[in-house]
Amino acid sequence: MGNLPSAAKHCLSYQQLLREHLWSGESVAGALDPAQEVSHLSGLPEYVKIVEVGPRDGLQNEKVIVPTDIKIEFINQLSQTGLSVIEVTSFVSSRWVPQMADHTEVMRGIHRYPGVRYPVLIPNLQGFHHAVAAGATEIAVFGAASESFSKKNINCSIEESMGRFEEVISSARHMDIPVRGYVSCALGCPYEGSITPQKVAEVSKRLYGMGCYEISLGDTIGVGTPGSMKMMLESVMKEIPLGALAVHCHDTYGQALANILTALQMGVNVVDSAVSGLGGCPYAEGASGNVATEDVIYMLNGIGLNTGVNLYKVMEAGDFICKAVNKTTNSKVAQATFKARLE
Ligand SMILES: CC(C)(COP(=O)([O-])OP(=O)([O-])OC[C@H]1O[C@@H](n2cnc3c(N)ncnc32)[C@H](O)[C@@H]1OP(=O)([O-])[O-])[C@@H](O)C(=O)NCCC(=O)NCCSC(=O)C[C@@](C)(O)CC(=O)[O-]
Repeated sequence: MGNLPSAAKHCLSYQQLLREHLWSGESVAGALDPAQEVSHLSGLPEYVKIVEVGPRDGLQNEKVIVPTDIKIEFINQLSQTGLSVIEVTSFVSSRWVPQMADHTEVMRGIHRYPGVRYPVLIPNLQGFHHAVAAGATEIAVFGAASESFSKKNINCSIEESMGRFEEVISSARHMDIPVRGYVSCALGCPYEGSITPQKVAEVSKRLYGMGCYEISLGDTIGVGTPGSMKMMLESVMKEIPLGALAVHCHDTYGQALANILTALQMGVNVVDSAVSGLGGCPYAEGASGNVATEDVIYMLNGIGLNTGVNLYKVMEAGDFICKAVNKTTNSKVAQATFKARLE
């Protein structure tokens, strides 16, 4: 924002003032009545790393194939927002996920900005070799805490998947390629229902033990609540250092921001999100989009947490991709802002 006509600025309401600060990505602490400051929110980290998964998780479920040059432009725009990690594509079978078939072209086509990392999703050694050939310098393997989901998503049992990941991680280690690990169905499975926190902890521990530097806990179908998030994290935190955990929330039941806030209050400081709330896993029926990056940033700015990401620029990238795929944004912040602009 920051471009209101100066004549209007003198009569900015408190809400408007707040909005201006929130937009620019600055903490509002200085602008708030001290009584309303957020020091009562305990346990919050000082900095939150956002892992933008829009180009991969956000687009993988789109039925109409998005042209490669649009994906590249989208990633290039995101690279200029202050985001430090952008998951760009996946080296999976194009029979399974046709939208990601142009992974090599996307990897080769993007401009790599200094200070931004560009990980890609890898299911097996074949995907790893293709990714490295395409220039990937960071990868993520993706497992699940549910047997049925593992079967549906990557066509193997959890045990078999661990064998594949071990091969991938060991090859990556020899090439100094950092590996992130996903654990899907951390708060529920589309096929099995509840998943025990112990199972999530067990799978997470194995991936961490193999050498994943970070474990992203996925609420794949967005059924979690702050209660189940807390229980699951308590269990995982017994096995893995807090600094190596991330949360990956889908917003099917409208709980994503509350779940993220719960995780932050427990000390987690890495949050996955997708611009415009795009996305969902093609093998998780009923799953809706990821939590919107815009909404996460707005909330974090509002509680004075630094992300280094410019909300305005993220919204522009969101607007770009929504127009390109002919979708309305799922971000409440973007919806409210665009509505306000039209009024
Ligand atoms: C894992 C496979 C490949 C197994 O699929 P498969 O059919 O069991 O594979 P296979 O080893 O039997 O090989 C069959 C064919 O696939 C080929 N193949 C084998 N591997 C590859 C590869 N890497 N890239 C390209 N091709 C590959 C292989 O070469 C062969 O080709 P053919 O000889 O028949 O022509 C398949 O199940 C797959 O690609 N699954 C990916 C599903 C997916 O991408 N899901 C979405 C991502 S997960 C997610 O969104 C959740 C997350 C991460 O966001 C977190 C959360 O929200 O919870």
